[in-house]
Amino acid sequence: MKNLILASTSPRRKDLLKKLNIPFTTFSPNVDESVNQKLPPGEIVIMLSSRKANVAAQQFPSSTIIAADTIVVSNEKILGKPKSRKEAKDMLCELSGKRHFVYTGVTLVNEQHTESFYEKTAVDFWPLTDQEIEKYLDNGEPFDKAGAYGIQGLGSLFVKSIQGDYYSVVGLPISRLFRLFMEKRLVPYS
Ligand SMILES: Cc1cn([C@H]2C[C@H](O)[C@@H](COP(=O)(O)OP(=O)(O)OP(=O)(O)O)O2)c(=O)[nH]c1=O
Repeated sequence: MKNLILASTSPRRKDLLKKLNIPFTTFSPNVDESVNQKLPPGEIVIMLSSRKANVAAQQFPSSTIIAADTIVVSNEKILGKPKSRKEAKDMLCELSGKRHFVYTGVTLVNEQHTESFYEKTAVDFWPLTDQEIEKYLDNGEPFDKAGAYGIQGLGSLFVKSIQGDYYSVVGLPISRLFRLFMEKRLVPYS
């Protein structure tokens, strides 16, 4: 297997990729994440994960690169990472008491392959009180996460149910990625 690089600054993605038990290094992809918000969400996350992967591939052409992107979609509104406390509060109010969808796109690039896929997970939130939201904002957890919550952290207390891949919500659909690695014979399990 070629040298594997995770093109991501996300500590969660790093922890999840460790589950594959393959050595890898990380690279911080500096990409413009602006995108036409009218595109279907699956296309958006594939486009953004491809941008991240391609930046890394230009720098490390003989490596295998993995990159991902996660967005939250509620009532057709796309929620990325909040830029302020107000934006985070607006996002949590939007998600309160409703179902939303988390999309994570993944791109794998090396000299032989360019492969992308996305996972869509439905998440139902309990109705949230203003006090709960303010306390959560004080904790600081929302600010580096799409939709202003972390299902793996205190945000778990807001989640009534989920349908789909939990790890995709955290930022990397690891079982589907593992299957792609096997299909492309990038891991020695196949
Ligand atoms: C909904 C949700 C998102 N997230 C995270 C996953 C992603 O890291 C982040 C969405 O932002 P992304 O732009 O997908 O990723 P990132 O900026 O953290 O990292 P990089 O682009 O360098 O790979 O939100 C959680 O950790 N838990 C959650 O429950």
